[in-house]
Amino acid sequence: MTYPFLKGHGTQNDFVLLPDHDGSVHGALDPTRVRALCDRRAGIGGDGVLRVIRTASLPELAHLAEHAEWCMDYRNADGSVSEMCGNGIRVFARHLLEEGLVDPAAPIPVATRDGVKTIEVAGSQLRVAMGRPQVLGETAVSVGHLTWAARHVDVGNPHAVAFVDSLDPSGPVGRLLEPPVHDPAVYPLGVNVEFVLRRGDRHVAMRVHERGSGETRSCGTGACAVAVAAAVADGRVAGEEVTYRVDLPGGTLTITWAADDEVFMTGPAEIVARGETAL
Ligand SMILES: N[C@@H](CCC[C@H](N)C(=O)O)C(=O)O
Repeated sequence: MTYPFLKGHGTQNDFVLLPDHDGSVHGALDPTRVRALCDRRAGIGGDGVLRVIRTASLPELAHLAEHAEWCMDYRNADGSVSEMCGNGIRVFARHLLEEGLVDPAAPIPVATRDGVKTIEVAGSQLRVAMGRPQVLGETAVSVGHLTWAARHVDVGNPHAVAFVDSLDPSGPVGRLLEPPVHDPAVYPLGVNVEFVLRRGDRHVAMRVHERGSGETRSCGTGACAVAVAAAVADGRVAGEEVTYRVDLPGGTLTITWAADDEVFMTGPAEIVARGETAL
């Protein structure tokens, strides 16, 4: 038995897409199968899986069906579920656009475990209304014997944002082969950890270790958390609109924290392959 798949990426955060419009192909989407698909040697390879399913067909999110026809059922490479994926939702929307499943001239609502997000075409890029962030307390993250202060930011999924002096893999942050150590009382379900370097006025660079996927070349929700943490550190006042350029190893994302507190993420998304898989 084989199943259709596509492969896509947003700033090199890459995903296997599984069209399963009525939910009859992949059932509950077993974590073992997700791991097999994401395996970079024995599988297709990816940082995660995006199941493309009608919202009404996914029982846990069916209550959102009146607001969004399509649902991004997202899984990390280790098979775990996350609330949201910022790069993934742009790739998901690109797929809907390329397949003619949505109107390119209208905002595209997509259901996620963090509610409905709306995507708009912005030239060659896609702009996503990501919701309002929660800026929580100070915490700490460690790599080896080094510890950094970190800001807890929730953008639907959890983030710890640490400002550092160097992102060089041969420097203190290292190669991030293991998850940075965090406080489990703050993040009982794990955390995505961003290391951030200032590059200029409202311009930062970052590396990320993602919960469930390891170090990736980009993280959209991470870029939003980083821009929010940088804006707070830069003294943003309520009602002020600020825009940050966030450079990641796989590309650049533009993050705007609007006057009404909504965060918007703009960036590219591409579908690069399609085929059939027996995995
Ligand atoms: N790469 C994603 C985030 C994916 C989910 C994350 N690993 C988590 O477990 O919360 C993005 O682009 O936002």
